[in-house]
Amino acid sequence: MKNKLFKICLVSLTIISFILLYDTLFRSINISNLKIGERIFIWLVTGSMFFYYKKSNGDRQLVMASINSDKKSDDNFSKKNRPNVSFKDVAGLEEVKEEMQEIIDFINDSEKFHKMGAKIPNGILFHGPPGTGKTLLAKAVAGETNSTFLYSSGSEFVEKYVGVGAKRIRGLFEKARKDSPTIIFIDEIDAIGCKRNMDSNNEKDQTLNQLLVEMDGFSDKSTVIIIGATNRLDLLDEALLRPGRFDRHIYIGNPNLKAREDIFNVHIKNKPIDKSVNIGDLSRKTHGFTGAQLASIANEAAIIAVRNKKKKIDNIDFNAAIERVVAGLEVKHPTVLKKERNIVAHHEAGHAIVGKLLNSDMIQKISIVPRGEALGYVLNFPDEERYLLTQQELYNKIIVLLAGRAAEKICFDEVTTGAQNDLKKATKLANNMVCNYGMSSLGNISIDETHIRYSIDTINTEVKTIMEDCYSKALDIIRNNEHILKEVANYLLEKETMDKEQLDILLNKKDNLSKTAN
Ligand SMILES: Nc1ncnc2c1ncn2[C@@H]1O[C@H](COP(=O)(O)OP(=O)(O)OP(=O)(O)O)[C@@H](O)[C@H]1O
Ligand SMILES: [Zn+2]
Repeated sequence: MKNKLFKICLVSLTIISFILLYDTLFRSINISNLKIGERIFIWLVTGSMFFYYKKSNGDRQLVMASINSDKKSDDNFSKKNRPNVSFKDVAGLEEVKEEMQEIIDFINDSEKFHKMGAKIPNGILFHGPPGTGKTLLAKAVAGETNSTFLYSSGSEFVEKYVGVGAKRIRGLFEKARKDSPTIIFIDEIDAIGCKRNMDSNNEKDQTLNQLLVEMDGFSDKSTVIIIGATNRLDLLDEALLRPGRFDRHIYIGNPNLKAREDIFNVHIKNKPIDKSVNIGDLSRKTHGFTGAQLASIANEAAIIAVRNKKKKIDNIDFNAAIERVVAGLEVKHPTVLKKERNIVAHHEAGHAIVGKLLNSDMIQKISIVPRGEALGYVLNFPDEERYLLTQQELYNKIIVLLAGRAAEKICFDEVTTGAQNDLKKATKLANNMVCNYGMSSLGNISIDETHIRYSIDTINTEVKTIMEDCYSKALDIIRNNEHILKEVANYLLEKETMDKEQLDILLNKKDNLSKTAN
């Protein structure tokens, strides 16, 4: 708007100047009796305005050119982006929102802080697992302060040719200063901010250096706040974390029970929900889920309800949505061989029986309907919100994970590739027990790659001992409960799925689950 008014004034003054010039030179029109001094004044004003216009326009084009020449469609850079997201769209994360309130106060009333000589942090680093709302929160800070939001990802600055990444960083900050107040959000900042090499000439180092230069050059005149996000804080260069740069680190983790309930409530706000839906129940079932997964469940449930021609989203739709998000899409018309189906049924029954016996997690459903890459799965969740796990509970988790393979071995005297994912998870747990939790014969010690205390062979031997111990426990339990395992497997072969209640009925009826767990 301001720009338009400036242009109208400039055009009008230019026309007047030309008429006055013509009048002065030829004295033919005589439209005004302005003195020569007044005429010169008008020409000077017009000239300066014209010069100013050209310069600012040139600068803008330069910024645009520097961005566009990199052949990227940087929409985020080129248009004013003021998100209409606010803190009420971000559920949970109360402490983080409180902390960010200070930044919001500063942007909204920076004068107050300047008067006190206070300098607000320029750089804030969000770290934590993906999908936990880091981008959403940064957007909400921009929304709450009516600031421009410039989104970019660290990988956009990683280029082959020296200087290109640095040029892009320059362009980004120029744009941010011009449209201030601005929140710059750089996702995956580790792509440019990881520790530098000794050889400081490569492209990545130049990009990081440019980022540091820009952050050091923040002035009080323009309000530019940069929020970086990473899930590998340990990879970042020390220089980036120094005071005055990214000196505030905020961990954003998976939501707890209350936060999951709040996130569900945010995402069902505009959806017709049937009264059979119990959000508290859904939140309990979704322990360990990220905000992004919960948002996806709410959306999937709505899609499933539409497909089933329902007027409201009910509990069945939500349960189907959870299954879809956890296990992937149901494979239509699967072509699983009869023999394979038989193995899968015994494998899943193995997980379920051992899980039930060790009271590992609450078993919600067992299925041999292929979904995603899995030929079968056991849907389970912890019966209470847990933050600490004992050594025995970790052992039990590994035993349950290995129970699928143990069932195959006992029932068919053969093992299959179906345990690939179980083995991966179990090995990771065992490795954590040895290296991070001090739960092996190596004692109370934390082992990381940078402080080599033990050879890789020593660590592997410890991991292998845990895995072998757990596998032999799983074999014992399965052997002692083979009859009941077969009943569960047969039920699955006939009906494809078995839910919690059916499993309980079967086990109670028989009441013959052998407690040979320990
Ligand atoms: N706390 C939350 N409240 C409401 N919605 C959330 C929350 N956390 C995540 N979501 C939902 O998940 C989506 C994805 O979250 P977002 O992109 O902010 O995660 P992220 O931590 O930036 O992930 P990544 O590291 O993968 O970029 C959001 O758009 C939102 O719909
Ligand atoms: Zn398995």
